[in-house]
Amino acid sequence: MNNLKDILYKVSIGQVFGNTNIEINNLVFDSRKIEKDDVFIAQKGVSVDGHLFIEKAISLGAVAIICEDFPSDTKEGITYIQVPNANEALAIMASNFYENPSSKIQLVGVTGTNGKTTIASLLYQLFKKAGYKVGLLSTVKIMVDDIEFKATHTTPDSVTINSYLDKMIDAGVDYCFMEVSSHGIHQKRTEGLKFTGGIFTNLSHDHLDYHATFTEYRNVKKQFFDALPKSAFALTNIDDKNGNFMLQNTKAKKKTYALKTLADFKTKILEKQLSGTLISVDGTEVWTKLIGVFNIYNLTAIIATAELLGLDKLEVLTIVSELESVSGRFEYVVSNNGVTAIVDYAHTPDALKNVLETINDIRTGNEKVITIVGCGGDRDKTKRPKMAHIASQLSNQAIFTSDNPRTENPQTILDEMEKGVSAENYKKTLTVLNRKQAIKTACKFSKNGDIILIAGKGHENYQEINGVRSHFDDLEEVKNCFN
Ligand SMILES: CC(=O)N[C@H]1[C@@H](OP(=O)(O)OP(=O)(O)OC[C@H]2O[C@@H](n3ccc(=O)[nH]c3=O)[C@H](O)[C@@H]2O)O[C@H](CO)[C@@H](O)[C@@H]1O[C@H](C)C(=O)N[C@@H](C)C(=O)N[C@H](CCC(=O)O)C(=O)O
Ligand SMILES: Nc1ncnc2c1ncn2[C@@H]1O[C@H](COP(=O)(O)OP(=O)(O)OP(=O)(O)O)[C@@H](O)[C@H]1O
Ligand SMILES: N[C@H](CCC[C@H](N)C(=O)O)C(=O)O
Ligand SMILES: [Mg+2]
Repeated sequence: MNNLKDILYKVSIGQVFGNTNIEINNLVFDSRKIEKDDVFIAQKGVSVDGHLFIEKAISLGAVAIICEDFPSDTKEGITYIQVPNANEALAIMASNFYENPSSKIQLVGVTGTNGKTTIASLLYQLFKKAGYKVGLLSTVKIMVDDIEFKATHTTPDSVTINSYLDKMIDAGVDYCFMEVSSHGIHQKRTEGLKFTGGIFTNLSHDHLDYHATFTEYRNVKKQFFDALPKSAFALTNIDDKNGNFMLQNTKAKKKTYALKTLADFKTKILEKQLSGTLISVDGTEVWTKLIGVFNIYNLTAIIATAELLGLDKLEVLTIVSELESVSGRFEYVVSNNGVTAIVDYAHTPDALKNVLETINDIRTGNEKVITIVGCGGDRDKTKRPKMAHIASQLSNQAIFTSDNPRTENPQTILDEMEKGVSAENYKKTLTVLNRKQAIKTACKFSKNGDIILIAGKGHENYQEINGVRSHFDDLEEVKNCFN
């Protein structure tokens, strides 16, 4: 769709200057990327106000401006449209521009603090194995059926989302599974999308740098369910303290899953091993390669979703036993001398606690558990002491190191982590600023039977220091040490 007037359908509009009956080239919110005949959308960002770049956008060829505040001088021949919320306007325009691709596909969104990538990726795998064409928008990668694209965000901006959904329609995709982050909801990246279903995983401490309080973070997550249509399903983890709250005001069909509480979809754990877990679903026993109670929650959500989308229950359970774990989520290698190294994306206190409890659950008792962990720079600082406490409390040895210090001083991050270590655990901790050295140190300390957990970076293949990303891969590093 190229006519601006059509693209503005359903956008809440204030004042208009100029002609809206014009053909446009593209929707662009970054002045540096403007081309001839584009519409520039001025967003009030976290670090800068996009309204400052309106003139720049016009000089590069923008023919229309979407803004919250009119500039003091308007230019002849340019269309100015004032909107109450530019992020929301952008999202609705993006849907219109690509002819509402979300209404032509079965789109399911996954939200919650942890487990989004795992659930979305495993649903992608499951539906592929069931013979469908499938799409995926995740932290790790974007898939348009078999074609892979690089992901830059967990939930991309609304233009990017709709452009990929459009590609999926062209490729004949039936189902798309996407992660819905709290930043995404708050910045209206998913506004205007038509969801067939929504899944809530859990809520725990994260992103309190961005959201002022935990309550605000929780309310933002709830907005996703508030916006679901009546035709959709809203599936929630009822064992989570906030599971019920999320569905309080939704119009969608409410469905629940659980391991403990009475629920529409319930799974029981029968046996835990390092190679997998035996579960029982409505009396049917299923073996899965996934490890950890948290992953059985993820799996229960997946089984429930597949059923809610109409797949045959027996077929679903058969495929579940074939699902492979997601890259960087509890991925492990064993050295020639019997040391196990686990790479996991645990970057929140709750995730780290779950992974370490899982390891402690399956260990035999005599071996050492060594945890290597850091905390990201320019991110929630209050996570730092908590994660250090958990690592030192639940391991025999904790090595604190760098994890994407970004623009912060890496030593300062380590100092803030150390503040969370209690006096009795202090002797179990060590700080090694350089992540490569930290991994080497753990390998040197370990012997047959020991378990090394390398937490926080999972699938990431870079270390970001001072805005520069250099190649770094935890799994690659530990394999090198093992050889
Ligand atoms: C904190 C945050 O969410 N930032 C996002 C936000 O950027 P921002 O608000 O800082 O933008 P800004 O730099 O202030 O600029 C404001 C506006 O001016 C425009 N601009 C800016 C400069 C210029 O010369 N010309 C111009 O037009 C920008 O394009 C923007 O529209 O809007 C940008 C455009 O959509 C996003 O790329 C950017 O994501 C940054 C890179 C980011 O790191 N985001 C993370 C925190 C994030 O979103 N994470 C969540 C997952 C978290 C999780 O669950 O673990 C995610 O969904 O990925
Ligand atoms: N259901 C769960 N409950 C608690 N922790 C989990 C759960 N699923 C996964 N985890 C832990 O959280 C880590 C991240 O998992 P995953 O990537 O699936 O989460 P995410 O919600 O996509 O995270 P992000 O916000 O970074 O996109 C995993 O490596 C694991 O340690
Ligand atoms: N989506 C999360 C990922 C954190 C991963 C961790 N390795 C870090 O860099 O802090 C974020 O951007 O906050
Ligand atoms: Mg994710």
